[in-house]
Amino acid sequence: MNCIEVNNVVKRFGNVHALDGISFSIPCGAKYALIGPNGAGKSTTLKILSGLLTPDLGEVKIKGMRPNSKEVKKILGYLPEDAMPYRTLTVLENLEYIASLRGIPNPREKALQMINIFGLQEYMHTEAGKLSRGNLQRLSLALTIIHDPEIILLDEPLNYLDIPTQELVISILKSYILSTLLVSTHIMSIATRLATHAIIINHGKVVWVGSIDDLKKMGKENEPIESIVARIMTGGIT
Ligand SMILES: Nc1ncnc2c1ncn2[C@@H]1O[C@H](COP(=O)(O)OP(=O)(O)OP(=O)(O)O)[C@@H](O)[C@H]1O
Repeated sequence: MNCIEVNNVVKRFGNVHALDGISFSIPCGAKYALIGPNGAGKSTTLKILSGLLTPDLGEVKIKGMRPNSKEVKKILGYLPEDAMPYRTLTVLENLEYIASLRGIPNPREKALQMINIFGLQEYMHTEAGKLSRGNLQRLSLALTIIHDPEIILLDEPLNYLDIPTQELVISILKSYILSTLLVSTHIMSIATRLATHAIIINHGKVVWVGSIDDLKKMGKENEPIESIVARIMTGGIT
């Protein structure tokens, strides 16, 4: 069964064709990277999948349901590119508040658990608005997955994180074995660590879909994966 279905989606902003008839599907439990250069349409795709934007044309289904339905909101976790938790609430208050809204049985306990997992103990009583960009990203990630979502959509999740924190976040995300993951990035090492499959988009269109192993096989001898992807994006491989 596919947990994510995108069929011929078009999204325009004025004269800009952000998405120009994009289609792909992701089986439940699969881990996919959404790869593309700046302005390719990655964030727009994730916003549509999370129900934040509606397509001008085409159809999007999450487990067969509309993205902005109540049922989908319960099972979906979405990290926007520049996520902003409640600035005047502390780290603990943000997590506890979202845990309560999500109907998690013991919100304080869950909030403390997420603080431990993401190494935020030192900042638990700091207001979100006063956190460094990296710690804000840790909090945003914790808020995204606090309800153990079945479908996880992440827009550039490792932005702003130092190397040890990137490793921590990768290991946390890898523990969500059963969840369906779609992670947008233009950094191939992140894609290869978090995903088994890639959807490459450019100018709002899918230009390649397949397994990352197959992507690597398309390279010439010792060719870095970045170079293979660059050739696909510029039309050198189809
Ligand atoms: N709210 C908006 N108003 C106008 N144009 C927009 C808006 N959002 C996105 N766009 C345009 O749509 C296109 C796709 O943008 P999008 O943010 O989806 O790309 P992206 O692949 O996520 O890029 P990046 O890697 O730079 O974050 C771009 O040309 C962008 O300028």
